[in-house]
Amino acid sequence: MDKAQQDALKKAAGIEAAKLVEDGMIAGLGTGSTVRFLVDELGRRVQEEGLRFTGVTTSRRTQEQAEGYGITIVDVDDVDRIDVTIDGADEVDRNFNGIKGGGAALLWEKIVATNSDKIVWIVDESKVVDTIGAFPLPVEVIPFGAGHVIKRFEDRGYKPVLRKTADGKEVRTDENNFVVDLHLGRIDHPQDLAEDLINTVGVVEHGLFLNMVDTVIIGDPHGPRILSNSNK
Ligand SMILES: O=C[C@H](O)[C@H](O)[C@H](O)COP(=O)(O)O
Repeated sequence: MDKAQQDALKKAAGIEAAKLVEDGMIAGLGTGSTVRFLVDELGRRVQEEGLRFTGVTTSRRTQEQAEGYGITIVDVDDVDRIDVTIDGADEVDRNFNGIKGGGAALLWEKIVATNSDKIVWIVDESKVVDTIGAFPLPVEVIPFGAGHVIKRFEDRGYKPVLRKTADGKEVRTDENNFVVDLHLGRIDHPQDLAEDLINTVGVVEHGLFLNMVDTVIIGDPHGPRILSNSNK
């Protein structure tokens, strides 16, 4: 699939998901190239159809885009509950286990997701996999002592790589932390790995989102497909 085809599928999933946002709702808005299409469509509905909703964003990038359309954005701590959060994902398997954080927004995304009544992911079909882990697993790490955390990951065979920008600087998250990508190839026991990572001092959060999502909207050349998680 070339980039134009993939973008068309992402856009189709984003437009489909935008239908879930109704007047008066509080909606969580994820981060990434797929979510950009979602926010474009919500912005169109705000401007052309008079849709009125309140957004809670998972990154400064999404906040800027949404506010550019006149969408009202509030802090996650200003709401009791979020009705629905719509976000992208890097991989998702048939058990609704996924990897997120390719855009370094996993920490705020997980906080917003855990305070949402319903979680929806929008992906193109290439992201639906049998076993997660081909996509390097992002882990958000505090800069102080990050070298030791990376060494610990190396000792465990996790093949860590500190994420850098094109000009060689460490990538910083919206919380000013580092991102370490684990090149695992496949993750057969995601729950065990999640526990190991979160119990490592210096790790703030990891990109494993296990059985959290309610609905996955997949951009498919034949039209968006919807997978519903009945085991949550
Ligand atoms: O940190 C970024 C997020 O988890 C994204 O939702 C994820 O990386 C998918 O992004 P994209 O839609 O650009 O593939």
